[in-house]
Amino acid sequence: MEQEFWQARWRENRTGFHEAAPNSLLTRHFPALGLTAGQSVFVPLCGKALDLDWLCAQGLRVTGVEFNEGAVGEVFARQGLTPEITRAQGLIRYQAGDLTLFAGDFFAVAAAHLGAVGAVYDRAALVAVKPEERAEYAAHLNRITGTAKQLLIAFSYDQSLMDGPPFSVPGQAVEALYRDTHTVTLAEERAADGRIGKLCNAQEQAWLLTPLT
Ligand SMILES: C[S@@+](CC[C@H](N)C(=O)[O-])C[C@H]1O[C@@H](n2cnc3c(N)ncnc32)[C@H](O)[C@@H]1O
Repeated sequence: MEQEFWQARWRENRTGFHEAAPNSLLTRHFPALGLTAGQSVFVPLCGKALDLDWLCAQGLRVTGVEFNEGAVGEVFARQGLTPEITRAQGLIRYQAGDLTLFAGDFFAVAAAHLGAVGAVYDRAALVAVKPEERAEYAAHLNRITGTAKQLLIAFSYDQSLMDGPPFSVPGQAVEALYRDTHTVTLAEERAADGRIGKLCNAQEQAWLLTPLT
């Protein structure tokens, strides 16, 4: 999805994807990944999600990437942190304590930016990517995280009822993207709330992705 599309949404405050509390599928299913304090979680297309704060509160090292620099700054401000801001090969790196957020393009993130990644948390990231760019997204994510385990939260609905984003990413699509690298397990499925729930009767699904050995 083009950068200008997303920057316009942030400018115009059309950020209905932003939730007022950490996603309960995160708080229920992230523990199944078995990360311990001090390990690192990567959050692609992170927005200013309160999920970041919840992950920090688990004692994890949290790294994210987000196009919108204002959103990145807001996460540090609400945590009362003053970030060190540096340039990092096409990205702007905000860092304080165990929280590092890159302002810039996910596809510009390299493995060296992240270091060792214990797990990936994808909420409303894969579903934000145009369907024709999904395979590239998943391959890049695996490349830069060493094919880490993952909690993926996605929507599934009849795509003819609404234009994305968020796009519908049904189970077959999750399988097709990740079956060569991970075991894909549906942890929970529930009716989505908000506009997508009302308009399209969408389901919100939490997937656990375990790397194949
Ligand atoms: C649907 S929102 C989800 C945000 C967040 N994960 C959440 O749950 O609130 C998608 C976010 O990804 C960002 N984004 C889209 N494409 C991106 C890219 N290629 N690189 C970095 N950020 C991107 C957008 O600016 C937007 O904030």
